[in-house]
Amino acid sequence: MDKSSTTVTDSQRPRTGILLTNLGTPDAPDKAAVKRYLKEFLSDYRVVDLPRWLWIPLLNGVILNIRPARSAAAYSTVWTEEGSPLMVHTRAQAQAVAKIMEERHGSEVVVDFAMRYGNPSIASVVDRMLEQGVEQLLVLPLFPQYSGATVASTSDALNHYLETRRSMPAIRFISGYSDNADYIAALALSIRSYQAEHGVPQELIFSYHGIPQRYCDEGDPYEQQCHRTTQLVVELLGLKEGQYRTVFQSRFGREPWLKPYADETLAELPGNGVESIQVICPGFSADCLETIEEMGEENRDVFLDAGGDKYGFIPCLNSSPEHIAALTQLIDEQLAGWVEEPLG
Ligand SMILES: C=CC1=C(C)c2cc3[nH]c(cc4nc(cc5[nH]c(cc1n2)c(C)c5CCC(=O)O)C(CCC(=O)O)=C4C)c(C)c3C=C
Ligand SMILES: [Fe+2]
Ligand SMILES: [Fe+2]
Repeated sequence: MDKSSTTVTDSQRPRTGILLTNLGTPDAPDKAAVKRYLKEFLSDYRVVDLPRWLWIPLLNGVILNIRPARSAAAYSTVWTEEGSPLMVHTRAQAQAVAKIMEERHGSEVVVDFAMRYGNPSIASVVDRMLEQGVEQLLVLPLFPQYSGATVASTSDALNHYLETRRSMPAIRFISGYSDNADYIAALALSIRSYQAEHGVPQELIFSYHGIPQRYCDEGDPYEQQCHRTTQLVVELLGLKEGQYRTVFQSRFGREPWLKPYADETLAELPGNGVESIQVICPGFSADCLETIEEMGEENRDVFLDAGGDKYGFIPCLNSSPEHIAALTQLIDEQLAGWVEEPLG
């Protein structure tokens, strides 16, 4: 029999795993859990690249003795009955993606989620997927704009786990999607829906998590990708210069980070005649401490205390149907040749 004419049946076809990942969050909003989480996170050289002889004593001797209590207090203001918002939203995203993937591809595709730091760890989830017979693995870190601190670090964690195995699956890895048309359209739609209910502000503020300026000077394309996302969204909305701006939030440590800083900008805007703003955080695929507490509360107070009048916070895309449609489309494009064409 001519081997080239044999067809691959469903049971012979290797199973494909789709792994959604996000940053990770503490297991509980208390000092001990936050300390454990911050220790793992801030020990990552991709996140803080100071020489180890300098950073590790500073981290263990100073930062991990001060920051956990402060961060735990902030986490307790956003914690829900189901847990940390980042975990709740990421789980819901994975469930929504799994439902659509099952409708399209049946049981040959397995969907799960993991966190770069904390639980569920990338190692534990990939291990379980391999036990389930996954031989092809597509990883989608839910960071639309590439940075070494997030996307490359996720790849490091995956590779670190794979180093422990004799046999590894085929891997595909999505390193950002800052200009993906469906993602941009989902952002534009979420802004339009919010404004249909709350009105149009003087300025729309695009706030992205910062990173040290030096990382960009050394080749990290993150800053350009953030500006590209803003540009594409404002083009779709038809906004003009002066009706929007991009800022960077969540600064950490003493060296210069990407500018303009969110808090400083919001403190200056009322003095420059901008009294009504809305803030969106397109770099966060799910609401979390940094969006709900920092941009939704802390920086709201900064703006209002400086004389601002109206401050609106537009939620992240979370598991909105448009976001899930964008993610599943992105995934399907990457599955070419790995799975059968969609069922039905
Ligand atoms: C120390 C340096 C940090 C870099 C570099 C950094 C980059 C970075 N982070 C995100 C996304 C998130 N960060 C979150 C929390 C958070 N980030 C840092 C520090 C750096 N981040 C700290 C110390 C914390 C913990 C909270 C605190 O103590 O203030 C979160 C939220 C997690 C949650 O549990 O809700 C996200 C998401 C990106 C996208 C990024 C670089 C592009
Ligand atoms: Fe961060
Ligand atoms: Fe923060």
